[in-house]
Amino acid sequence: MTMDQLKRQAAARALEEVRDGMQLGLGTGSTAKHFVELLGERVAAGLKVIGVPTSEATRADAERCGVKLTTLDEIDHLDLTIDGADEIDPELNLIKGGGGALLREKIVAAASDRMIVIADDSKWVPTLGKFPLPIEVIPFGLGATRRAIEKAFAECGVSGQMAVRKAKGGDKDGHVFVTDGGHWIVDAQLGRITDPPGLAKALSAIPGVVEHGLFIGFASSAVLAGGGGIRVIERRKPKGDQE
Ligand SMILES: O=C[C@H](O)[C@H](O)[C@H](O)COP(=O)(O)O
Repeated sequence: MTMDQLKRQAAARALEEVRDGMQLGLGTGSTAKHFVELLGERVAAGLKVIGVPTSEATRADAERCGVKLTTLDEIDHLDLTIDGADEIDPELNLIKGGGGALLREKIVAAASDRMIVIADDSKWVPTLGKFPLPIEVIPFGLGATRRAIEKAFAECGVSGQMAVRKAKGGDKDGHVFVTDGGHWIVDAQLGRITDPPGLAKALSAIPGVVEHGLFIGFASSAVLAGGGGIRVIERRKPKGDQE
């Protein structure tokens, strides 16, 4: 089975949790895109749901698939968010933001009663950090922000190269990647993050950091699709112990 088929399987399993009338957070990325497409098929068959997209890309996909959309200004909570991840550890701490949507993804996840993470099982890791940690920053004063990030890394016992993300593809190739919120992303190659909650807290305290890709305490469960089938891992701690 290809990686893409595994992603679709995980998306299909998460779709079983969707009920008529739900207000849904719609994630971003190649796995979340499968979910939106499958949701669109259910909507065409009569399912009534409304979604809040976590990126302009997901907005376009949802519109194409006929999924009705709203905003967090128009509704006061979400029942369920389904989103992908770049890494998932056994505590269901996540690294997200490989596609640059971490800020809206975290706002939507925080507004949601439950979050199901969907992924192929290559995303399951014993310790976060092999995937470069995305940190969304304000371009103004970036030098100072980078120095503050380095200090936070040292205090949390990690270190590694940082690079401002470049756009890929089309005529934007080589230019700085700009998020949907108009910010930049610094990717940090940390290798091994031994204290994800501590690092999340330290990064959140830096003024030039808009958001970071550590999602601590957000995921209620993870649906992992692999060669041997689908595994559903439930979170042990209650939602609320999040950064
Ligand atoms: O910013 C992007 C998101 O956090 C994605 O959910 C994450 O990068 C996983 O994407 P994919 O499903 O394409 O691996």
